[in-house]
Amino acid sequence: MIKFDNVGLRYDAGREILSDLSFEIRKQSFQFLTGPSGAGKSSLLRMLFLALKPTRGTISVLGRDVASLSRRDLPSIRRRIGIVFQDFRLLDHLTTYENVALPLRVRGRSEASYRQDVVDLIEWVGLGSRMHASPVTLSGGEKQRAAIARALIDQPDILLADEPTGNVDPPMARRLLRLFLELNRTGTAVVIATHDFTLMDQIAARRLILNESRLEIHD
Ligand SMILES: Nc1ncnc2c1ncn2[C@@H]1O[C@H](COP(=O)(O)OP(=O)(O)OP(=O)(O)O)[C@@H](O)[C@H]1O
Repeated sequence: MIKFDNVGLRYDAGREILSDLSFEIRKQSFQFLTGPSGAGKSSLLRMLFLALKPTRGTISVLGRDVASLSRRDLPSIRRRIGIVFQDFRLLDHLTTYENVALPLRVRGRSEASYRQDVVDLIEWVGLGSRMHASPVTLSGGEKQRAAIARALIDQPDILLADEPTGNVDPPMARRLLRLFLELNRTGTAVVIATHDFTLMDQIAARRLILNESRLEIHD
């Protein structure tokens, strides 16, 4: 679904922080992306989300070389990719419901066409009682789940999550992992960037390990 061939990345005139990355995120696959702090996990996620271009090599998404895409092509491809940022990026002046519905509203869908889907998804992530709360009143784990619901509302083919358990306690981290696994069972490819070995050790999943600018893959 997303394929990297000999991808390298440097910021400005600095050294190459990622070198010779060749791998594929396959349809319906589940993987962790890990490595020490500063190894380039967030940068790699940004390239997967088409928010950052590689300085060399090729990235293709759904069979199309990203370098050949025009700015007009980007929104329709990005819509197939859900992302949960490390700092959530919820809008504080909107409620949980409005935050989750936002990607659909921005697309011009009428509220009547999506209201029930938004309510169902918020209930699925366990936030039914916080539906009309402002994000400022949510706990870290609740914000995390609201951000996950927003990433999922447009039914992406792939979900990217940056440190999704960074702000929650171990029981909530296990709950979130179950949520990602269930999502994966329903057909979404999942990439979770994490330092959290306790989390990774809970399941036998593929690991993409970044270290000193290189990628090692443990299938
Ligand atoms: N916009 C930027 N401009 C210049 N350098 C950057 C930029 N973003 C990241 N870097 C550098 O690239 C390297 C990789 O950063 P990145 O945030 O991708 O790593 P990470 O593995 O996600 O780290 P962490 O686990 O601490 O979040 C670091 O050395 C960082 O300082």
